[in-house]
Amino acid sequence: MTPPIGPIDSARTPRFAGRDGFARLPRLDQVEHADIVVAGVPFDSGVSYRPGARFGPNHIRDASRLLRPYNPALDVSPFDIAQVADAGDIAVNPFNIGEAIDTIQQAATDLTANGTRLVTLGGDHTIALPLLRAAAERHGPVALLHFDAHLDTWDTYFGAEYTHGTPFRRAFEEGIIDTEALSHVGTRGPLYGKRDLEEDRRFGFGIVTSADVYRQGVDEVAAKLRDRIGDRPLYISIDIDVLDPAHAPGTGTPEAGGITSRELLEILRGFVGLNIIGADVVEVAPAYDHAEITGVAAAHVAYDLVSLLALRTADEASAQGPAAGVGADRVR
Ligand SMILES: N=C(N)NCCCC(=O)O
Ligand SMILES: [Zn+2]
Ligand SMILES: [Zn+2]
Repeated sequence: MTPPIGPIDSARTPRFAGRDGFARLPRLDQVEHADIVVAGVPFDSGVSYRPGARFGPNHIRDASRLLRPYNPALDVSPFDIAQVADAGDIAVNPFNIGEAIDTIQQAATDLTANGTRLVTLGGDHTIALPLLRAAAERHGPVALLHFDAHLDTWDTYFGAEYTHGTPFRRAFEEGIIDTEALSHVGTRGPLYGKRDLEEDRRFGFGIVTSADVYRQGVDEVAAKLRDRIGDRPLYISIDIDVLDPAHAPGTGTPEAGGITSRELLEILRGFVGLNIIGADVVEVAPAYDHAEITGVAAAHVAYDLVSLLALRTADEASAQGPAAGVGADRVR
């Protein structure tokens, strides 16, 4: 008699990994090919303050159940024009940040091997570094749009180089981001000193503060960012704490005076036509959430990112002609 199949081994796969279906999409193993995959990274061993973002991916998936297939703001049905699937969670070692970073980089490389575009649900912001490494392996140094209350270009915390406050400094040092096209959007709040800003500028970042978004408005901000990026391969990293705590209380390092979820979504919608190659939504920590406010915001942000990627995928497919067209090799 074959032995019964037991529960998942919690010593190999952390018990906070698993469970299916962003936007009730099929799992990756249920489709022959995916143009876009959504994957979770339940990792928060890089945080400086409140922990809990390891539970972010499934919270966002839970909150994504109400998403509908047509996106009127972009006039697109993303799941009709591209095969989108949920790849589940990348199971990472919560006790070894270096190993976790390597695991994430390898998984991202594997998931994008055939030109598939990846939207990652975090997890804390540490995960942006291996995701950028994987993106740069494929595309060379990438343009970066970083939505966040924080700069995340600090050097170390308690001597640690790999944390959620340091990924973009490491990315600069590694030469994997294009210093001609780096922008933070939504920054605000107290810093450790003026030097934080001086160093950040030296790395090549431009800053659109939360107050700039308020004063200039979303259309002007999106237009300026579009100009700076041009047709470069673009990675978009969204720390949910870019939103005001009123719009995203469920996060680890909240700062007052943030942008609204409407402003964030409207800025993103201004990026149609950009060469977006990947994106993440990080720092959702459900223990501090109420009524799924943060989960719903993150789910909608991820949905608009998927919509933008789907539009880009369809554009590229139609430029290649009908034989390579979206849907040509798909079982539905
Ligand atoms: N990436 C996020 N969410 N926060 C970074 C905050 C780093 C600090 O505690 O100074
Ligand atoms: Zn942040
Ligand atoms: Zn961050």
